[in-house]
Amino acid sequence: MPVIEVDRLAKHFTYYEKELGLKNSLKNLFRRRKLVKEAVAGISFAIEEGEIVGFLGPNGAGKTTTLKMLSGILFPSSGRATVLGYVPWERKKGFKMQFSIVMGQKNQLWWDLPANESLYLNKCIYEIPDREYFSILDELSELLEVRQLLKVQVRRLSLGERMKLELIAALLHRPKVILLDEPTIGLDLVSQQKIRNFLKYYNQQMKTTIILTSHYLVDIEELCKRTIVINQGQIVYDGELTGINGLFSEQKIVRLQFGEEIGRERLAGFGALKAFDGVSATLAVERGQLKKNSALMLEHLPVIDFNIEDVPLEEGIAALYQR
Ligand SMILES: Nc1ncnc2c1ncn2[C@@H]1O[C@H](COP(=O)(O)OP(=O)(O)OP(=O)(O)O)[C@@H](O)[C@H]1O
Repeated sequence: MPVIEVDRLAKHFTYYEKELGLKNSLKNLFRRRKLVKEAVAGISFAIEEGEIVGFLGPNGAGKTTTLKMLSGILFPSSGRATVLGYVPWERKKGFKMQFSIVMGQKNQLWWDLPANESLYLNKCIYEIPDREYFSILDELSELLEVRQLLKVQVRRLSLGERMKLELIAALLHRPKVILLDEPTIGLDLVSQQKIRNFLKYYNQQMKTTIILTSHYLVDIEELCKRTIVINQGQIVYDGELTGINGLFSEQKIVRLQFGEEIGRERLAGFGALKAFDGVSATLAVERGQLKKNSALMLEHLPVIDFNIEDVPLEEGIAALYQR
């Protein structure tokens, strides 16, 4: 049975247009223009126990709004969802005790206190017995290499150090479901990799169900077998990340290196020219034309190196976003 079930979940926000200046503010008291934003437009999906699912989409696509509904922070406008059998926005204790959310842009740790004080507060909130608490804290701080940082005031920590401690705060009560909203945002490459390694290991060990949003493709590539792409509040793709290229499989990318400089006109008719500098060229060639055009290019051009590749994943995703 799926751990997360979402059925035609939708959320629209209603707000009023505000104009600048005192005169307009007074005018707005009597006549206000109402605006409606359909942030999530009736999405459905199911996630099984232990899955790590990537949630990908351009800015404003509706990812955070979906995660907020699944964590019970927001009420939906319509539709249904259950997480571990609970309706999130009913905020039942049984749900809260088994669930966690980490938002890369928000802190749960107290800014002016050392992290271990906030962690101890979570221990009390989640009613974690002493022995279990110290053993989990020991294990997580060892894995994330932050043992020596537990007594440092949070405001003195770097972004990456703080994120590791935020993760510990979210995992202390051994949640069965974790929602991670951009956990690697703003981190350097090494810190990003460390967080990814930790999440991979943790998911394998604990079989925790995870939804992860990130604008860094590498996070999704490394961690998620399945990716849900959301655009303008709707699901536009649900499957393996690499399958996105399949949507654009009518074309292949041909990279050519020439032994001598050639004119651009000699490439006309072989495909769409994507890059050219006289001695090398990149073309997008229709799959149906690939064999014939490759033979012609090799015959008529001074080719010294020839490569055929799939359309880059980033391009496939960008095309999906623009649909
Ligand atoms: N409280 C709100 N009132 C009005 N509109 C809102 C509110 N919260 C979100 N929105 C709008 O809903 C849409 C979806 O926002 P959401 O934060 O879910 O996007 P996102 O996919 O998480 O984007 P990003 O990648 O930029 O974080 C956006 O257009 C946003 O402006």
